Amino acid sequence: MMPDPTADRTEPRISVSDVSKTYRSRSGAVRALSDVQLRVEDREFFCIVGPSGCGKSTLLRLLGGLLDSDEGTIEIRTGDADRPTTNMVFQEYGIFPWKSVIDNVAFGLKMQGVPREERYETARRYIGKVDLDGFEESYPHQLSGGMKQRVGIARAFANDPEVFLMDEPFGALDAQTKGFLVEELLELWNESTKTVVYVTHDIEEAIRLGDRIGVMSARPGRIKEVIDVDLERPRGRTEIPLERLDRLEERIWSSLSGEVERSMHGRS
Ligand SMILES: Nc1ncnc2c1ncn2[C@@H]1O[C@H](COP(=O)(O)OP(=O)(O)OP(=O)(O)O)[C@@H](O)[C@H]1O
Repeated sequence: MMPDPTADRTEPRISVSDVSKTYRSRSGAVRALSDVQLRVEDREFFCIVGPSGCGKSTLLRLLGGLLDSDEGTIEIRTGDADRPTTNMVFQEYGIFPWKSVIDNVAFGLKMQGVPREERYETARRYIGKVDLDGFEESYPHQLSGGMKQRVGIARAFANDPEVFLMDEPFGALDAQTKGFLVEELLELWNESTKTVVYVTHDIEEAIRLGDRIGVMSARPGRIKEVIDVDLERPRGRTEIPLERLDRLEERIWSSLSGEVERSMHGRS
């Protein structure tokens, strides 16, 4: 009998099969995703890159249960019934302007019914991890963009979801702040080894963060190819040999560039 090649594999954390999504409005229909197949392993850091408008956010929202697909199935394996399955971090921070930093970070825990003292203790711990000590009582309007994003990250980690969905969380930030936050995110991920699905436009960022990178096609998007990032961690600028970084960048760009062109010429 032929050996079953899947027999030894552990179950994936996320399985997406044949998923399609079309937005319908008065002005017409937009087919955002078509026939998406994706498998993300437990504790994996999976990055998604793709041309603008190819359906990356749509896919993430489907994974987060914020949207329903038209066709196909999405399965997210859940372990602990007491923990939220997914948690999203968006580019536009998603924090409440009328709540203080500590109340923003503790918000999800409050929703889960965690007692006040315990949720504040957890919130303080994560506020410390993202270097916002002393800002517990500040309000979002008193913080810079990078600080607001750190509040969002602290909140997501404090919620302790099994899967972390990040939609270009550092897209609006300057390169220095972004580099710093990427390091902080990696540190937190290392400590907690959550499963992360991370959408970015930035190939170098995807290489620094991802165990694997899924390249999406022009709209209607699908996962065109998955590329292994065969680099040891940590992957700071001084740690990754430049020629290996270049080779990976070229490899990803060669898969992506045709899609970007197709998407810019509206031939998708
Ligand atoms: N609510 C909506 N109603 C109608 N069309 C939508 C809606 N949301 C997204 N779309 C369309 O679906 C397509 C995919 O959008 P989506 O935001 O998922 O792409 P994206 O890859 O995340 O884009 P970007 O990289 O520019 O952020 C786009 O053509 C977009 O205009």
